[in-house]
Parts: sequence; structure tokens; C-alpha cells
Amino acid sequence: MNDVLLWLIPLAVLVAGGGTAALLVPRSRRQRDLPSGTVLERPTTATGDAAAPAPAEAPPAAEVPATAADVEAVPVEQPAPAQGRLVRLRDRLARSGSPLGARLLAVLSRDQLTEDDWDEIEETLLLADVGAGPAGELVEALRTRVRVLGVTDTQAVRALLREELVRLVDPGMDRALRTAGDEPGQPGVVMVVGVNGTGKTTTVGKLARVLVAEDKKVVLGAADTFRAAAADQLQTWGSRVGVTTVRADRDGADPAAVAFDAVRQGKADGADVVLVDTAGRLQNKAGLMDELGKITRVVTREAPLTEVLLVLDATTGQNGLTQARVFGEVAGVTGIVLTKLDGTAKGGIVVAVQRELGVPVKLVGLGEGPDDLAPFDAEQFVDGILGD
Ligand SMILES: Nc1nc2c(ncn2[C@@H]2O[C@H](COP(=O)(O)OP(=O)(O)OP(=O)(O)O)[C@@H](O)[C@H]2O)c(=O)[nH]1
Repeated sequence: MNDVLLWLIPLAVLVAGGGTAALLVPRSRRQRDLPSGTVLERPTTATGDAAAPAPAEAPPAAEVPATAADVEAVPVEQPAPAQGRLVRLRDRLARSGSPLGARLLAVLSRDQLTEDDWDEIEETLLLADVGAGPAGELVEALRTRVRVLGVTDTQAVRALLREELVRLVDPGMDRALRTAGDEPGQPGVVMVVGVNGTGKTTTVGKLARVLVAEDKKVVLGAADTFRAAAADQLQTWGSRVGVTTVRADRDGADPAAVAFDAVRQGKADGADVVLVDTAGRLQNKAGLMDELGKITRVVTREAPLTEVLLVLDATTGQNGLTQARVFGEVAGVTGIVLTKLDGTAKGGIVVAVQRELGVPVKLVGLGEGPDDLAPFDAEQFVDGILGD
């Protein structure tokens, strides 16, 4: 009876897995034959808790037997290039209520600007989440220039407002995405952090498309193991552009283990960039610090993080700033992605968050479409909010 069982158990496992021999092949061998858009699952041992052993101490990915590899047969798309996308902002903002620029220009086009008018401008800036400091600075600078230059003509006032807004958004900041590895043969590693629902997974998917459009080889790491659907969501984004997704084989697995595997996979594949999606629940600062700290430490053993992008929802105003503060302290943020800019008339958050963290907005989300992610540019952004 025992002998029969010994034969039946592996047989049942093979049948349940579709009978494929790939189930028993170590990842390193299997991967050479993988089609693009592949999903790699890794059985993870540790849990997300900080006390768990670092996954780098677990068996390296190449020696771990792979489990199911459900490759979705989706047609591979050719994503659109990212340049020039920010011009869409104007249309999107026009549809999102009364944009900041229109409200400012309505006041500035009044005949004689009174004290009340300047107060109204400051209030408008505050309502658009620019923040008290920058709003005061802009009003002072604009007021002085209007007075000194004796400008009354609406077009000239508009030009001054544009200059002052561009200055506030700071065109001098380095907004280049660091997606190249530090050494030859090493991928760039971009970790994406932020609270639930801000658009992290969507941003990773859209960013993968941007990079694929630039002919870069990308690997995705689904280290958001907290939300059940996040890995599926990411995998779908990856499959659409022929990009491999490394994910855990169960929910709640150790995110650091998945991130580590993704980077190792990226190296093995000769990828240019590995994008790591995280859960980053804001349960408490210590927990967040443990989770992101552990991912960073573990990933760095394979390749250093070249970019840590904080995803913020532009519609959340002051709340977003509080999140930015916490993530800025725990995650070593190097760039900001402001999503849902299409759904708010409050573009001022760009200024406030850059001031808060001292790091630039590098990308903006302009909608739910796959190519609705644009590289940020101070002048184009201001033109977008000022409208025609
Ligand atoms: N309008 C608009 N919607 C967006 C944008 N970016 C993301 N979204 C939407 O925001 C919602 C949440 O996005 P996700 O990518 O799932 O957010 P997440 O941060 O990964 O969420 P968790 O996995 O729960 O942490 C989705 O419905 C997205 O389509 C954007 O730029 N504009």
C-alpha cells in the first residue's frame, strides 16, 4: 500500500500541474526557453514580518524548483513613445473642473488689482495645494513685478504669471529616471513605493511600457504580496508588452524574497531594468520601515537600487503630503510620480511635494489608459495648467 502511495502522489502532482515537465526544472534552465511575457512563480519561505530571515539566505532562485508558469497568450503590443505626452494634460485638466491657471488669470485680468485681488490669488493657490510658503512667494514676486514694470496688459500679466509658476515648479531639478545599472551586466533597479490605491501597480505597468518603447529589456517584480490581485494585475501589464513578471506562489509571501528573485532574474536575463512593485501599507512607520528596509537590503545584495519612486495620488492633497513625509523618511525616495493629475484641478501639489521632500516629480499619471504616464517637465506642466 505504501509503495502504491509513493507512486500516486508525484503522479497526482504532475497531473494537477498539467503534466508538464517544466514543473520540475530549475528556473535557471527553464528560463532560457521562456517566451516573453512569462510569469515566474517562486515558493517563498519567509513571511513579510521583519523578524523573518532575509531571503538572500534562503536557497538562491536558480536552485528553487519552479511551480506553475501560466503564460497568458496575449498579443504583444508596441507601446507609444513617452515624449510629448504631457501636452495631453491641458485637455485632461480642462475636463476636471476649473483649472488653477484659469482661476488665476480670471483675477489677474481685472483692471486695477487691489489688495483683495492679491489675497484672492493667494487663496486660489492655497486651494490648489501649492502650500503656504510657495503661494506667498509667488504672490510677492508677481506683485512686485507687476508694480515695478507697470504691467496692465492681460497677456503681459499672463507671461509674468507663467514665469513665476515655472520658477516655483523649478525647471532646474534633475528629472531624469535612473534606469541604468551602475556596472556593466547589472540592471537598473527601480523600486516603486506608496500607499494602497495611489496607482503603484498601474504606474509600474505603464513605466514598463515606456521602457519597452525605448527598446529596453524589462523584468517586473510583483513584491506587492499583500493584495491578492496585485500580482495578477502586474502580470497582465507585463504580458501585454512581452515582459517577464516574477511573483510569489502565494499571497502574503515575503516581498523581499520576490524583489530579490526579480533582480536575480533580471541579471540572468540580461535585463536593462527591473521594476519592483511593493505593497507599502502605511500601517505604521516602523512596519513600513522594516518592510521597505528589508527589500532594499536584500535587493542590494544583487544590484543597488538606482531609483526609488514614490507614487502619490494628486487628488489627496494634504493627505498625500503626510504620506510623502513618512515615505521620504523611511524609503530614501529619489523621485515622485504624481498620479491622477487628470482628475484634479489642484496641480499645485507638484510644488508642495517637491518642497516637502526636496526631490523632483519625475513622472505624472494622466489617466487610466496604458500610455497615460508622462515624463514631467516644468514648462509644459505650467502651460498645461494655464491652458490657452
Ligand atoms: N484617472 C487616473 N486613474 C489612475 C491613474 N493611475 C492609476 N489610476 C487608477 O487608480 C486605481 C488604483 O491603481 P493601482 O495601480 O491598483 O494602485 P496601487 O497603489 O497599486 O494599489 P494597491 O495594490 O492596493 O497598493 C486604478 O483604478 C487605476 O486605474 C491616473 O493617472 N489617472
